[in-house]
Amino acid sequence: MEPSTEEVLALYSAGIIHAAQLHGSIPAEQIKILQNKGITVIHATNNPQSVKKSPANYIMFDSAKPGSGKRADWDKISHLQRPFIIAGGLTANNVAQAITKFQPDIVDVSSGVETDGKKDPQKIKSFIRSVRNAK
Ligand SMILES: O=C(O)c1ccccc1NCC(=O)[C@H](O)[C@H](O)COP(=O)(O)O
Repeated sequence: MEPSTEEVLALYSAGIIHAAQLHGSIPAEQIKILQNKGITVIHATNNPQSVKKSPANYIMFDSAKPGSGKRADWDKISHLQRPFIIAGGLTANNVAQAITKFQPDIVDVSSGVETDGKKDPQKIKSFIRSVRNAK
């Protein structure tokens, strides 16, 4: 469940967060309210229109099922001239390809560095090695 704008603002006012990652169809007005208060907004989406038009500070292009290990549809978008995070089904085996294609500011991984549902130190090391070697 997405938190309300008020809940995000309350966490920010309490000094608990300085950025918020919001998923799905987020109205531009909601994003601007948060930004006007000083919050950095990451808009996670698989919608190419949102990727282009969202006023968020960062766009995170993710799969249709976030956190599922399913790869985002890389054919839906191309390299973007805006702060960009690529997510969705990344692993040590494909992250370099994603970096070459999108030149993202950030890569996001979850299940691709897990074994049996738990973070796997060896997979994390291997993922970081692939990121460092990517061009
Ligand atoms: O991070 C959240 O709060 C969140 C809320 C609702 C849906 C997904 C959420 N996060 C998912 C991620 O940010 C994952 O890291 C991303 O989808 C990549 O997952 P994976 O494909 O397993 O690498």
